[in-house]
Amino acid sequence: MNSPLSASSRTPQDPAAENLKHQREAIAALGHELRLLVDATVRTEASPETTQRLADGVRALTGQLIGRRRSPADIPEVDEFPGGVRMYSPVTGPGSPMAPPMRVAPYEGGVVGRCLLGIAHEGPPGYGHGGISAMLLDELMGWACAAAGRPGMTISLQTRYRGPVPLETPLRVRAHVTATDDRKIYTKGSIATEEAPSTVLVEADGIFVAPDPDVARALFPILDNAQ
Ligand SMILES: CCCCC/C=C\C/C=C\C/C=C\C/C=C\CCCC(=O)SCCNC(=O)CCNC(=O)[C@H](O)C(C)(C)COP(=O)(O)OP(=O)(O)OC[C@H]1O[C@@H](n2cnc3c(N)ncnc32)[C@H](O)[C@@H]1OP(=O)(O)O
Repeated sequence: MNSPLSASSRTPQDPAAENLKHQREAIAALGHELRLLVDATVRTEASPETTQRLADGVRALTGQLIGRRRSPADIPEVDEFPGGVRMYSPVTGPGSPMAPPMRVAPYEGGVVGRCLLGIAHEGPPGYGHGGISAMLLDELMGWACAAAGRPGMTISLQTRYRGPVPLETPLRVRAHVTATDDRKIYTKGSIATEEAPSTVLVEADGIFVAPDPDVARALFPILDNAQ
């Protein structure tokens, strides 16, 4: 489920579509390698000398990426907004070393996200950080809003932690819209393992608001440029 809001009208033969695919594949490949690096970094028991040498090597690599850079308000050319592909999302972004990354698909009137958490996402030893669980749920409930045609921003997120979320275990995150009231969108979400999907480990209630159009244009100038 790449884009809950807009299907691309480009055909696979379209050079622009081919170029976009190529760019996204390269970004995902770098993201994948960086996630392996992050995992290796938080697991390593290497000597201080080795660790220092690696820090120097990574600094040299970072130097190669510093050229033309986007500022926080810019939407990457490889993204779709609002709703859709976010290559650098900290939850779903295949290009983000922070992201598990979660893969999202439609599911029973809502959406389901599948991912594994690693040691980099650890809270209590061996289990996921509660803030990471909240982040997964917040994101997926946002996707549920977008998939229902009502993209919005979180104004309230309530999480209940019923059981610890195991690391390196396939997870199933679910979210759906329960009601709407004018610009407010009410959602529910949950996290379970793939193995025991009916044993809810974390559950959440989220309220989202579709911003007033003037507020949305002020917050996201790209909406003006797109017209
Ligand atoms: C067309 C643009 C759509 C923009 C969507 C943006 C992102 C979605 C993009 C992609 C979706 C796809 C995937 C999901 C991705 C990510 C999910 C993560 C989501 C987040 O990570 S998001 C970051 C954290 N989130 C914030 O950073 C919001 C801070 N917030 C604000 O920026 C404003 O709040 C805003 C702009 C939301 C609304 O502003 P506004 O001016 O349009 O609306 P207003 O203030 O009038 O509120 C309307 C009614 O909500 C009530 N209300 C407001 N706040 C409340 C609260 N806290 N508690 C209880 N009720 C509240 C009011 O009381 C009124 O209720 P009533 O009408 O009954 O009086």
